[in-house]
Amino acid sequence: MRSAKLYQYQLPMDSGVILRNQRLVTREGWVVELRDGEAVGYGEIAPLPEFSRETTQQAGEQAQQLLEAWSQGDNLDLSQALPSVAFGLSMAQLELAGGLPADGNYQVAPLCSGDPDDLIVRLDEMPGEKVAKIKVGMYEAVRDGIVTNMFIEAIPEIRLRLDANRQWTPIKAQQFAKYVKPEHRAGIAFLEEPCKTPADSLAFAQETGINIAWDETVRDEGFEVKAEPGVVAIIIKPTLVGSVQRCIELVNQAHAAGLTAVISSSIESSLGLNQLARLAAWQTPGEIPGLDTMQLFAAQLETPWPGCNLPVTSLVTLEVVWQK
Ligand SMILES: O=C(O)CCC(=O)C1=CC=C[C@@H](O)[C@@H]1C(=O)O
Ligand SMILES: [Mg+2]
Repeated sequence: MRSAKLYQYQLPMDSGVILRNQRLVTREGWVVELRDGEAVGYGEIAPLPEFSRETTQQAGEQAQQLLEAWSQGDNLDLSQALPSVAFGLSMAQLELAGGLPADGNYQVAPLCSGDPDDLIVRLDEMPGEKVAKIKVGMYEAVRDGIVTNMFIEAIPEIRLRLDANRQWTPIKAQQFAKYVKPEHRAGIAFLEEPCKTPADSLAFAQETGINIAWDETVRDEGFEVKAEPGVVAIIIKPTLVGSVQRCIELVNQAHAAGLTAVISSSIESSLGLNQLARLAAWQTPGEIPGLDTMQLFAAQLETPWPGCNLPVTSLVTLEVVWQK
């Protein structure tokens, strides 16, 4: 006997979370609950403003239509679904079927978008491989180069993931590279999307010897995973990419091409983030996922994130907007 519910959530964010051009004060989305007999599965559908093409409203409407059909016994057809809807519904279905292993990889790459000193402290405390992610491209390219050098000098075994989010012109990117001492370039595991176009980013990697990773490009029309000189990784943000099956297909294609695949957050609540940690442990074992986004919130949802002391909002207190 099948039943389904769609909850609406709104969670307060920490002050000062900026997404491209706007401040994110509240994170909004939907949680789907699927039941079949004793089994239950959850999924989060939360388009990210300025990153997702769909709105929260559109995602909620499509989720309801698909759930309507599912509750009447049809299979969920996610082939035409919006990415966030495909992700949330496929995750709920996977959990319902007992297909998502319980163990998660909660060892995240600490994210620095502010004071570099805070990151040094966190890295000192980090056991095992020291991986960190730094946002670049927001200030002067020269400053980014200096900060990069500083980290590599302070922690020689560091594996830095830098993220420029396509902010640089080829000249700016070159200015950055000029400031990173050649002997330090190997300390950069990869630089995500340095330039405005993939072609410029490829040229940058080949000219500077700094390895790059695709993130935005993974979501471009017609993207295919392939080995290219200077490209070492792809970043997979499931809420922006689509179903769990599509994400697994990308992971497998990356591994077949000799690339690293990194499961990363689209600022999901602790409910979705926990599922991403489980997906990462299962599909990208040994690779530290990009999930250090709990710190951006002022509250958690239903499933607490390990070590996080923020208050937890439980699902039963949320408004159920649809059920059958
Ligand atoms: O990738 C990570 O380690 C954390 C996630 C992250 O950095 C981002 C998630 C979603 C939107 C952006 O703010 C940002 C990014 O630019 O990739
Ligand atoms: Mg990015």
